[in-house]
Amino acid sequence: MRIEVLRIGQRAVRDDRVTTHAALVARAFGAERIFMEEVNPQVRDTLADVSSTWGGGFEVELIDSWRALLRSKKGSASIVHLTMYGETIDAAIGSLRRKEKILAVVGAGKVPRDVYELADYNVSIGGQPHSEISALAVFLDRLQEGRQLSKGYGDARRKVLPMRRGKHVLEGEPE
Ligand SMILES: C[S@@+](CC[C@H](N)C(=O)[O-])C[C@H]1O[C@@H](n2cnc3c(N)ncnc32)[C@H](O)[C@@H]1O
Repeated sequence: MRIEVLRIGQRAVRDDRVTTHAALVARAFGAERIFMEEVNPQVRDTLADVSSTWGGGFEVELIDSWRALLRSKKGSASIVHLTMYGETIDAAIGSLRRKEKILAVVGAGKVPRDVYELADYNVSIGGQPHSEISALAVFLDRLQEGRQLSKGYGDARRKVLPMRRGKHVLEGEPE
């Protein structure tokens, strides 16, 4: 399955940290790309640094129009808009796991009405308001049933050796 993420909007108060974390979650939870508009280009540099150290080819793509992106993806990927108003994750996840391509859409704040129409699925992660970071993490985890957590990257320069206490990081050249 190939997964991409679209984050719509950016709050008036600069929320570079939240934006960076949405991108980090997308990367760490198995997406190959995140599309965003109007964000500080430094977010892209941060993610490039993370990928250069920890591996993988994750991309941050800055776009001019999320509507144009959604229209271009319509039909080639299943567009899954995460919203507290949608059908439950439990109802939707069975059919979503059978898809080849998923575009997960999250908002930074209130999302325009037409996103609900352009989406193939509007899916809730519970009926309470929380955040795009948590919604994305839970959705990607449910979608892949946790498999993304054991994914490794052959080009990583640094790897964590899991242990009950302490920290062990393997440093070296990519394999
Ligand atoms: C700060 S919330 C915005 C909440 C706002 N009340 C709204 O109109 O959607 C930012 C994003 O988090 C995601 N989100 C928040 N709670 C969610 C939930 N219970 N289920 C799915 N996604 C959620 C949605 O993608 C939302 O656009």
